Amino acid sequence: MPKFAANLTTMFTEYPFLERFKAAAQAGFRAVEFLSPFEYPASVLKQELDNHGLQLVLFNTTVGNTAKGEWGLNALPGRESDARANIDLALEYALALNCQTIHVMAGVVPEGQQQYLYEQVQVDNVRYAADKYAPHNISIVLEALSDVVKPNYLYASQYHTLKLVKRINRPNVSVQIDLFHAQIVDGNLTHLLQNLNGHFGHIQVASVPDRHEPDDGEVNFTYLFNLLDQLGYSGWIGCEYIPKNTTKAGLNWIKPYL
Ligand SMILES: O=C(O)C(=O)[C@H](O)CO
Ligand SMILES: [Mg+2]
Repeated sequence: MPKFAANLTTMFTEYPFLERFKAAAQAGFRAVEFLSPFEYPASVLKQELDNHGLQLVLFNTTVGNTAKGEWGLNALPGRESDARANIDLALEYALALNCQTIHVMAGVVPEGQQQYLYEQVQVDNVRYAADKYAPHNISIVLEALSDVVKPNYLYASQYHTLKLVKRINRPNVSVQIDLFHAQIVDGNLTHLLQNLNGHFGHIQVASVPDRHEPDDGEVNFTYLFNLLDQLGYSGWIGCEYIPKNTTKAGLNWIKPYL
């Protein structure tokens, strides 16, 4: 039976961020994920999680300065000390929030720059993070982002991400498959999940092409949820979608699973 986490960055946006925890719990979720905890003291977030009986299953390292086009610092040559300070800060938050998986963001490769240099920096920084997180049983996931959401992100294909995960070669580093991006970039999702089985540690879902509830569009998610069960995937599936109408009105699809 698949386990779903509400993504509080994209769902329940009818409410201010700190009120989304209660809304998710009232809708029946027992777990949540979100993009970034760093805007709040960890104690404030912990209180929301505890008050509503929620488990935090994923957050990301910092995106950096979005006004300057940054979307992750860990692959950026010359930014290693900022990246590692953020990796350290993410560990503090993960320990305080009892979160066992962190998405270590890579970054955007500006036009004309050498991809391989950015990959080497990402490999080095993720190895640093993996070795630092391992004694705390904290895992790292790396997520490919399609050009639709983030042009020139270090990796768009799941197979490219897998190659880097293998090169990083740490037992606590795996792929995060966002099936929205995966359908757009790689397609052939059944074979993708079969090929990557054992190499992914987190899944996210949204309909394609509109990024709404996973009960519409070109992908048959019921089939994929069954496939994930058959493959023995026991991790979380994050609902990183933008509700078509209100969040609550769009939750019929999840009722059999909650
Ligand atoms: O954009 C996505 O799909 C994500 O999951 C990230 O959290 C950030 O890019
Ligand atoms: Mg995603």
